[in-house]
Amino acid sequence: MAKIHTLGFPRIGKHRELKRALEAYWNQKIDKPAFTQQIEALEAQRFESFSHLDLVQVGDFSLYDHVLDTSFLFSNVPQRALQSRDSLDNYFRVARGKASINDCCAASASQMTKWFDTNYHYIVPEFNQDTVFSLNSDALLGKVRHARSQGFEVKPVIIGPLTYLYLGEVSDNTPVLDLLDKLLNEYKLLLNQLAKLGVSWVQIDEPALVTELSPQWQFAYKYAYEVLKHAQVKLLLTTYFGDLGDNYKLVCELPVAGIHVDLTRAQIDASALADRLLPEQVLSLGVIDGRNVWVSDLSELIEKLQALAQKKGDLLWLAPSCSLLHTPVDINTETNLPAQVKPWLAFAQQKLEELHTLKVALGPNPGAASAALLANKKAIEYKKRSALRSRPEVQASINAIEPSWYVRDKSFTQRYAQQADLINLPQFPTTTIGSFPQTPEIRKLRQQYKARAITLNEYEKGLEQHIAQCIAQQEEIGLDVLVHGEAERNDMVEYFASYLNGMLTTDFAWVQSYGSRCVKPPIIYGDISRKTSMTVKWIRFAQGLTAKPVKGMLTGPVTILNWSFVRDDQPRALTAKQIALAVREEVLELEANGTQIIQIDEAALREGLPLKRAQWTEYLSWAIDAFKLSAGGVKNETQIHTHMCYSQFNDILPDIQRMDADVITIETARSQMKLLDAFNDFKYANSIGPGVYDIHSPNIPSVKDIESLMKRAMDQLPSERLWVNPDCGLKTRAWPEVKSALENLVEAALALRQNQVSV
Ligand SMILES: Nc1nc2c(c(=O)[nH]1)N[C@@H](CNc1ccc(C(=O)N[C@@H](CCC(=O)N[C@@H](CCC(=O)N[C@@H](CCC(=O)O)C(=O)O)C(=O)O)C(=O)O)cc1)CN2
Ligand code: MET
Ligand SMILES: [Zn+2]
Repeated sequence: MAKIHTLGFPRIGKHRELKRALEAYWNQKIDKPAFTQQIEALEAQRFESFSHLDLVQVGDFSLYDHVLDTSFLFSNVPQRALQSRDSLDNYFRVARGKASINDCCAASASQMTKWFDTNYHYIVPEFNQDTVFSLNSDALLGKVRHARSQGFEVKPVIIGPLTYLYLGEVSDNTPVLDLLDKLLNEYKLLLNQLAKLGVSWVQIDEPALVTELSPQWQFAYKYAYEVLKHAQVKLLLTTYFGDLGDNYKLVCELPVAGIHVDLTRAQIDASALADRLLPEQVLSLGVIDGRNVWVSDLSELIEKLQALAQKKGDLLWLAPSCSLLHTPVDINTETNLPAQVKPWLAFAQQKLEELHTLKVALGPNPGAASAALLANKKAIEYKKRSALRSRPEVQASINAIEPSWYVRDKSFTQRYAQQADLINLPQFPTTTIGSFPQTPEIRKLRQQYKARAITLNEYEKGLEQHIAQCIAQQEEIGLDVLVHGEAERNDMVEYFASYLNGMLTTDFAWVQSYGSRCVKPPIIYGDISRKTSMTVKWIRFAQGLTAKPVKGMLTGPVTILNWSFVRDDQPRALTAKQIALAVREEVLELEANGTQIIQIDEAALREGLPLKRAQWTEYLSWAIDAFKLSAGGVKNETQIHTHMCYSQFNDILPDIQRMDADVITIETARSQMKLLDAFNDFKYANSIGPGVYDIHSPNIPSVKDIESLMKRAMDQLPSERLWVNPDCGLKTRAWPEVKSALENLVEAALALRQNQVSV
């Protein structure tokens, strides 16, 4: 009989217990024993969800990030963070950095970047030629022992050695694969320790196998798994997020006891794959979509899997396509979803239930699954037939799009001159990326409104006060282009979703984005159009308070798409176009209301790139078009900004150029402006605001830091096309630090203007 398991489960808890425990601990509201106790309770809650699983994963839970855990597992921790004897303290220091206290003990955080093509961020391992690895497995072994003592068949989960190396960054010129042998020694030790504890299966995650690998990397895979095959445990090698592509043959031939493939994203013929494997090898099929929230068509799956289940027996394992980290925890926490749509949805808990139904239906007593199957059939039928998905007027407006809508009237150079005449800005204009601190007061105000403790009018008056304070602060700091601060937004995507037909927002469907930070990705279920204007009244209000220009602030179509759960019945390109039209309407309404500068954030454009380069052109073609469609309608005098963070753009600069934003603000502080070399080499023609303030860290950049970063920027790009701004929005920071940092930023810009830079 087929076995069921999952590659991972959300860590945050049904009620974001992880967030609450972490933030209380960081803010010294609770001490370490209380923190540990809360975490133990959360882990116990998670285990309750695993009662039907044949193998229960251990090691997928993490206090911050599983890649960072792996770095600690092998003691690959940056020296600068090893300041405390308390390893938890050091752990959070790598993750978050630490501000200096009386000029002592500051440590910059490690870089954080996107986990493959998801909105989850991991802490980038740091390597150099002197990197040594040393196994430190106490924490993992403790968890394994604990789970085993509760009677579970435990399957430890670790990141594979090659994916770990693949995810890191080397600070010197050492080829990262030179570190492989050293690392493999520690993996061998670890696997043998696990074997000694009585573990029989270890899940070893190698999602790098769905990317295009050079022959050298392919060879490294063969080599590594030849070395690891001598361990006394069975390895389940997991791949996910896509097709194996050219690595298919390689994977089939690796000497492991089982492999897992993602059947929701890959066109893999499961029975052909089963035939390729040795009869005794386990085939784990990722049949339930771990990246989306729709119910699975279980009857269809049963039909597909029946023969294979017969043939492989308990060597067929069924699982979600990837870890369920990327889905919300439990649909039952939602109480306000429309009754028509709720039955279409399955969150992590429901996905495990779907697996159980599959297992029973494929087993000796399929009748026991018939009630669950019937309910599933109904939901699928209902979703297919529903009229909710279609809006003929949206389809008509898509058909009415003209090619000229995508392009600005004049070239950048001409627009630059026209905008300079109208918007009077100094050299090195200073600005911010949009959000200012989302203070407890703002959150409380919104919570009161949601709980109907205050009226809409009271809520909006409250927001106006926050916006007015934000404008006053910026004037005091002396910034040139102001923002309203985004107080009215719970999230830059969710807020817009609530003004769009065809999209649903939820109350509690949280998904971890990084550390304690979570998002509630909206759910796109139908054709999209703008219900009403979305931001105009706030921008008008803010502009009414100041003589300085206030930027309009919108989230772009590609980012709204990539940070939502998408409908599965039409291409993403078409959905993006629908969103682009809605954003375009808002852009034009802002312009008509006198807004001279409009920023359209495309923070998630880079993240949406397919993991295989061969598919990039197609994606970039429609994604950039969607941005251009949203922005292309304005007059030459209107300045369009865009913003992107966490992005390696080196490979896509022609596409960034094609966006033709007048100004692009990017994240460059943590990487010391490295990215600008590429902009220079490419001869990027428009204006750039390279981030000079790493907003993910509590560290406050000094005037000197900022000046020296800007100096580097000036080495690469002409001063007249440079702006001075932070890396990203300031919503996660607190006012005192934001104020100091921005004061320094303005002072640095003044010095640059007066040519008084000393560095
Ligand atoms: N969608 C998305 N993806 C993104 C980003 C982004 O901004 N949005 N930024 C990048 C980094 N990721 C981030 C993701 C989340 C947050 C973030 O700040 N999240 C907040 C939640 C934001 C939110 O929805 N806030 C709600 C408040 C919800 C809440 O917690 N309410 C409290 C009650 C209010 C209180 O007392 O605080 C509760 O339910 O208990 C609001 O403002 O209304 C958090 O985890 O704390 C920041 C960066 C990349 N990906
Ligand atoms: N305008 C947004 C902000 O400042 C952009 C954030 S990109 C993740 O928060
Ligand atoms: Zn950003």
